[in-house]
Amino acid sequence: MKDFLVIPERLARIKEVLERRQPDLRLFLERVVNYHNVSAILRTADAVGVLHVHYFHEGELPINDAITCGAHRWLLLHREEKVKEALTKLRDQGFQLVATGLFPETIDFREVDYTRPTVIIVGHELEGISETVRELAHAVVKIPMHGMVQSLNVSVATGIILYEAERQRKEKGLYEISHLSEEEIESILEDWAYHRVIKDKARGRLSS
Ligand SMILES: C[S@@+](CC[C@H](N)C(=O)[O-])C[C@H]1O[C@@H](n2cnc3c(N)ncnc32)[C@H](O)[C@@H]1O
Repeated sequence: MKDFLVIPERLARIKEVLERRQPDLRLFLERVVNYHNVSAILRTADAVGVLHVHYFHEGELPINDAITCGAHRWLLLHREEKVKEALTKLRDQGFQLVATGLFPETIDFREVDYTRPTVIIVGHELEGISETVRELAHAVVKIPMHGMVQSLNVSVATGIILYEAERQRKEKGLYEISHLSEEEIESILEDWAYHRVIKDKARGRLSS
């Protein structure tokens, strides 16, 4: 085993968090452009135990450290070049694709079984999800709106749906078992508690 570059208590804490991660509950950000929104989404994703976040975005994902409180550093972020190809691949791997929006075909977000392997797809702040996503999705879900305004802020909507997923998964005991193999945990730890620390030190940044 590698000599990790963080104190044993820190290592134990990272391991504990990894053991509760839900690799089969994923997020897909389709052109979410505002850094406040992206950062708030990533912070909630970490809190709920999401591990993989896929995103389609021109250039780097806009992340603000102060807003994420470093949460993005404990996620695996996957930049996708093509929405259709990326989602088709996930669908072929057995994920149900749950898109979000306010269309006639939408169902209430609480009707979905989020204990199944699931990708939750959220869209652009003004335009929402694309037609491509809408066509590929197994379901499009909506959070009921009872006020004057038609939609929620995307980070708020993501948080509400993620916590419904958390409720269902907790009820089924899915936070009590590790979903990652020992090898997967070792490999992530090697990256987070070794390579990253070296990179951070080289940049003059203390590892968090
Ligand atoms: C501000 S909304 C976009 C509004 C856009 N006019 C539309 O029709 O989708 C940005 C994103 O937030 C999410 N969202 C906002 N309100 C929602 C709601 N009530 N139900 C489900 N998703 C919602 C969706 O992911 C949406 O793509």
